[in-house]
Amino acid sequence: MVLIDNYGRPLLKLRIVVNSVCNFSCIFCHFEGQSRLIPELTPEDIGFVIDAAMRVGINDYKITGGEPLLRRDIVKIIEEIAERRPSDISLTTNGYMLRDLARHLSHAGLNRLNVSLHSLKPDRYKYITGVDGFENVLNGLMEAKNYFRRIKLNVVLLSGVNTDEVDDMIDFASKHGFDLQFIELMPVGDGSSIFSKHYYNINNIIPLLEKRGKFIGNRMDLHNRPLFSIDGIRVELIKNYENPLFCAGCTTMRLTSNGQLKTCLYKRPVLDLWNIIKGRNLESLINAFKEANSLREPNFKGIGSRITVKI
Ligand SMILES: Nc1nc2c(ncn2[C@@H]2O[C@H](COP(=O)(O)OP(=O)(O)OP(=O)(O)O)[C@@H](O)[C@H]2O)c(=O)[nH]1
Ligand SMILES: C[S@@+](CC[C@H](N)C(=O)[O-])C[C@H]1O[C@@H](n2cnc3c(N)ncnc32)[C@H](O)[C@@H]1O
Ligand code: SF4
Ligand code: SF4
Repeated sequence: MVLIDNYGRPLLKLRIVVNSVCNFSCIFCHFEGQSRLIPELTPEDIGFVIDAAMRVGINDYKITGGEPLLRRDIVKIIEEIAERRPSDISLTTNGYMLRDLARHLSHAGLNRLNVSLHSLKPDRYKYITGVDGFENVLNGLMEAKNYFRRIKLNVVLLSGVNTDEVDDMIDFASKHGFDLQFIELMPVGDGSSIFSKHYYNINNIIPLLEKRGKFIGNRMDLHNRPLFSIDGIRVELIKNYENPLFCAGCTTMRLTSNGQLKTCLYKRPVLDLWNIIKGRNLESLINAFKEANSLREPNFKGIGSRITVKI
């Protein structure tokens, strides 16, 4: 069983926001569109959510935050999800604490990692993240390579800050066998206040990507993201702003750290599941997923927004 929304989009994935705190203060942080300093579900609560989510066909789980590695029980959270044997469990991190945790995350059943690395220049890195942490993250990445076959680097491109590093980023990622994604700045959270100053249309880098490698198609399981093959790695474009094609391929929903379902990064939560989760009411939780799915709607709409996405 897979839930399909009113726009023909299947619900395949869940982004689980496990906390609302962070050790960084990136100039653009959208904090997954949730409030800060809110209560957190326990690992067992999250396991219970997976029981219901699996029953409605969600098989792919992304752990994010805040900074998920700040949770002392992050390994237990992964174990709880892995126990249910979904097809994929991944985690997105700023990488600062990765060196000590990589081995434990892998042993707990995490399949792959996305690590944010917005610049290869330590000074710029500090300007963007507010932390002098470049070397730490690099060490974390090198350690993680020993345990994860699939690591993807996240780079938010910011006009006037790091757009001249696209070539260097590809070289760095290729040298280490990391995949890479270039992300367009979103006007959400702190991203709104710097949007007019730092927004950069990510389509601008397509000629460079085509020159260095080749376009290999769109990612049908998520946002129709364009994919390029360059120097042995996969480079992905996250062109999220004012892009109806991106939203037409949206196959995901967010669970906030305090147990609310958000159907879209830009919208307020549609359902509060806290009591249902704490009461371990499986049927109600399954019904809540179905109801939330019926409320899903593309944020950026175009002529093709009601076309069924092929999976
Ligand atoms: N607008 C929008 N942005 C998203 C959505 N999902 C992820 N993103 C953004 O995409 C960027 C990369 O997110 P990640 O957490 O690394 O995960 P991902 O690339 O979506 O997922 P995988 O490819 O499965 O690893 C971040 O800037 C996210 O905010 C979405 O549904 N809508
Ligand atoms: C909110 S962070 C949470 C995980 C972790 N703290 C990290 O930074 O990787 C998830 C991803 O969203 C990206 N991100 C945050 N704010 C953004 C914005 N306004 N526009 C685009 N991407 C953003 C981050 O760079 C990161 O790759
Ligand atoms: S983007 Fe990630 S690392 Fe940066 S402030 Fe937000 S949650 Fe923290
Ligand atoms: S519908 Fe919302 S959550 Fe989905 S891709 Fe569009 S902006 Fe992102």
